[in-house]
Amino acid sequence: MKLLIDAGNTRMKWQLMAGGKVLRRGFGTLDSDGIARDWAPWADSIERIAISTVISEGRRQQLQASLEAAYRVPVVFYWAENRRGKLVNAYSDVHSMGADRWHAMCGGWQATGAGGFAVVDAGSAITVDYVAGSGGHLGGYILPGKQMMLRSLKQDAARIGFDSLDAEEGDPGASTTECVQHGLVWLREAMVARIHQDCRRFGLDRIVATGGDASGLIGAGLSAVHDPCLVLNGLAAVDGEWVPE
Ligand SMILES: Nc1ncnc2c1ncn2[C@@H]1O[C@H](COP(=O)(O)OP(=O)(O)O)[C@@H](O)[C@H]1O
Ligand SMILES: CC(C)(COP(=O)(O)O)[C@@H](O)C(=O)NCCC(=O)O
Ligand SMILES: [K+]
Repeated sequence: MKLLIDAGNTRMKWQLMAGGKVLRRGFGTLDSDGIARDWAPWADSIERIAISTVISEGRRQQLQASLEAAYRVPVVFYWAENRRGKLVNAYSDVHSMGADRWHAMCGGWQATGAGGFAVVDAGSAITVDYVAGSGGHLGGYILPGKQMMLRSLKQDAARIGFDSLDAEEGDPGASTTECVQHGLVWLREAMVARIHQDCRRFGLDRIVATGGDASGLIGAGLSAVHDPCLVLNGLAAVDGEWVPE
């Protein structure tokens, strides 16, 4: 049995696989004990651990040390690559690309087979990547994620105080809370329209969305397939156990 981990800046997503099948999956924060307990019942059967991560090198080393100490099995980290099969990275310095972006593209490529596609990963940060039908990565975008935007407005401006509000409308606001929360909706709608426009421009016929805020984007009209496990699926492909679900 294999344990796959996608350790992002906010949450750790994991799945247990055997014989190409997903047996269990879950998520949690990186430093909570609960996450380890989630897969503890299968601990003795884990033969290998594969990881895609964007956490700091210090936290990565801690994670590696604690997993190696607890499981005494190979712990393999996978990073962005120049290419994998026909999928070719647009970055000249691929080591600077977040592993999650590359593995999300690998997952998208495996899932869609032929045809160009866009990957939208709405996590701590939002990333958008475009891949042509030939497998050529056309490049992408990195934007602040929803919580990051709210946090920076609160922290970096002395007089912006606001409450949470489940805003669905992007109408002009008439209070600080409305201006901020409607502003997020407005921005999200603009982003969705821009992604659709880019997909038409580049001839991409599919959008795959992942990340904790993916459903919000789909709710705002993003015509995407939601795959919360896109990075893990790509990681599974790279680690050689890909089976379409
Ligand atoms: N239960 C949850 N716990 C944490 N974040 C959540 C949860 N549900 C939705 N979110 C949203 O998802 C974002 C994190 O998404 P995720 O894809 O896990 O990020 P990352 O890959 O950066 O760790 C948070 O910023 C938050 O807006
Ligand atoms: C952009 C990211 C922070 C997104 O990670 P996340 O917010 O999902 O945890 C991550 O992919 C990253 O650290 N990238 C490095 C810079 C780059 O991809 O060019
Ligand atoms: K991510």
